[in-house]
Amino acid sequence: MTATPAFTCVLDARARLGEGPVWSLDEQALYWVDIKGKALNRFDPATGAARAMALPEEIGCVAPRKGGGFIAGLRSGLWQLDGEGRPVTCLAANPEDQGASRFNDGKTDPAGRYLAGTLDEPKAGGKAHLYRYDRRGLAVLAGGLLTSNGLAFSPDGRTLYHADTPTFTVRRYRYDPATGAVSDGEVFVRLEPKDGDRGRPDGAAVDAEGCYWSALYEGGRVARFSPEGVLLSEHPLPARCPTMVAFGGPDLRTLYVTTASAGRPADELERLPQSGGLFAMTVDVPGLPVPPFDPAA
Ligand SMILES: O=C1O[C@H](CS(=O)(=O)O)[C@@H](O)[C@H](O)[C@H]1O
Repeated sequence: MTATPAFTCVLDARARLGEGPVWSLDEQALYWVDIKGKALNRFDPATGAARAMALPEEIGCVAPRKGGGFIAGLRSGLWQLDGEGRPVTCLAANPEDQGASRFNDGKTDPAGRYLAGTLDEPKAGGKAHLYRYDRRGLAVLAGGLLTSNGLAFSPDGRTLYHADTPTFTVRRYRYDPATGAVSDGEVFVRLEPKDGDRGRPDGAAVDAEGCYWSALYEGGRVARFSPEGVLLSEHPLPARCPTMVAFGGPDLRTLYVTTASAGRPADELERLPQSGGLFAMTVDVPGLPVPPFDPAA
């Protein structure tokens, strides 16, 4: 197992709960969210320009939309946003108790459908779900979850990866890109909390070799797993809580990772003052392009 290269901070954003990075192939820019800061952010690596667009509620995930604007998972549901990040149309209400549930991690499938799951805030009974949204509406793909996370697809689109962060577990499913149906779920990776290391699988992305990159929340690192679930390498960063990775850049060889600062102990923030920042590193194997959400899918 190798332990290099490492991440450097490309934007000292001081986000409260940075999440949901997604590379816009059209704009060659990175969009990402600050869930607790209620903002959709844009970062242009060519110029270093950063922009924050305020939202009226928490935003957990976002994807560029074919035809313009975005699809986003807010607390109240999946929304179409305009190009300035303003909510335009509620596509599907969050069917859960919105006082205790909000949308969290999301990803488009190879056909342009949107998959997104929720977070059970009291973490009492696993009331969160993973959903699929397409022109047929909202459908449940999995339930009994605490924090739906880690969505990513294999290069052939026939395997869906999905994590439930507090259980330290990533599962994989057979996925039918023609219909968006899932089947045959099984454990892909289960991490063990040990010796004070509570690093657990958060947001993820897959590279062109089919390896699964996972941000380890409270683990201070990003891990790369082979398609068989073997740990291949670990990449530290100066923030305890990385939340999600995304490949970007003209050749998709820049791996971005968002981080959190909210709720972290004061001594940790003093030691790791870039917590909440956006980090990046160059990788050898490029990532897979993530298609935009297609409202016709
Ligand atoms: O709110 C969040 O918290 C989780 C971590 S956990 O559910 O508490 O284990 C984080 O991973 C998630 O992405 C974030 O939105």
